[in-house]
Amino acid sequence: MENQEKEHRRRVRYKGAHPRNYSEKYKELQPEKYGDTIAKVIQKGNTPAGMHIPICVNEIMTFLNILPGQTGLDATLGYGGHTQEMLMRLDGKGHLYALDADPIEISKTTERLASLGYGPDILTTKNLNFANMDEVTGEAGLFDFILADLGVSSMQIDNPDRGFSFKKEGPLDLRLNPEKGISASERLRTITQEELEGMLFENSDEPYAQIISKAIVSQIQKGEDISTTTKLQQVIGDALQFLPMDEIKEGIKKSCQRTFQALRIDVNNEFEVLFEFLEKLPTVLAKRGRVTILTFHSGEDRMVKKSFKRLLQAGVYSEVSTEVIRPTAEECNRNSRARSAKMRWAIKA
Ligand SMILES: C[S@@+](CC[C@H](N)C(=O)[O-])C[C@H]1O[C@@H](n2cnc3c(N)ncnc32)[C@H](O)[C@@H]1O
Repeated sequence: MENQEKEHRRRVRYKGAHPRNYSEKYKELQPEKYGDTIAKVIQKGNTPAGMHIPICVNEIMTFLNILPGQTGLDATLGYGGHTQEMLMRLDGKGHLYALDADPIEISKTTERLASLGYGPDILTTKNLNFANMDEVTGEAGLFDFILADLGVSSMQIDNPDRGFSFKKEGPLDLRLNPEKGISASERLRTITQEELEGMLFENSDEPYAQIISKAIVSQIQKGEDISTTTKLQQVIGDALQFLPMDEIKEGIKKSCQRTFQALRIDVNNEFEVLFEFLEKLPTVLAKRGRVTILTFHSGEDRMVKKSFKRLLQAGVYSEVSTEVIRPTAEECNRNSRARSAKMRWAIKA
């Protein structure tokens, strides 16, 4: 009987070849175990799963000129790459506050930084939208330096459960905080074609805004639920079949990227919260305090540029960047996600 049982025992499936989920799929998610794999992934110009490579570190740190004993704010903690650089420069003196709207990633990063020795004595992390950063000044006082590295992190993009990328099947969610507001698929359920067309045009300059919005709304009116990333990709792909053969693949990819970006901006109210952040900046910065902002699309950059210029003319800032600062070609080769980054800065009068 014992022998028979042994013969019928099923072979254990190899997890690497048949991962059941995202966290099983990538060795990179266990950096302590697979350091070599991570180094190889970075060398190839890719971002290891579960990590985010910070952008324009030298440019940001040179401008912020952080001194031990200062108080700073990283408005967008993410994986904590910039935070870590700031903490190194504080050298155990002063305090850094770091915010993130994402309750899932913030706890992982807080834990990771604590394991590196950056605990609550030097670093306070808060699951808070940066539009509400003034809530922190009660305990922190005014900030000597502030960084906002806008958009989403590689961890959020790469995790199919968050729905940020059309490259992987997942729920069409796109919220930074999945506990607040409505998902992108819920948003699409009741939107009119005109509103969607306006959203695609305003948020990401989509050239086929009319065609794509018509296709999406007509699918929903037929009773189809666009509730996954790949379903939305398919609807966009079907709508753009008229593109010339030699352009179709790239054309669909670009339109998918822009449509996902437009929806992400919408469900997270990204323009509204950036506007509030820019308006509140002078009230939370100390005299001669420095702020720098990294943006990733023209809509964001325009807002930052206009705000800095207006507040310079009003005498609120003593100096602002006159030209946009871009990552070096070497950095863009090393990290493709740096390619669209633009940095601007301002100094409070
Ligand atoms: C590009 S990543 C930041 C990466 C980070 N600098 C690093 O080195 O890992 C942007 C982060 O900002 C967060 N974020 C975006 N908008 C936000 C907002 N309005 N308030 C707070 N956090 C926000 C996102 O959840 C994401 O974690």
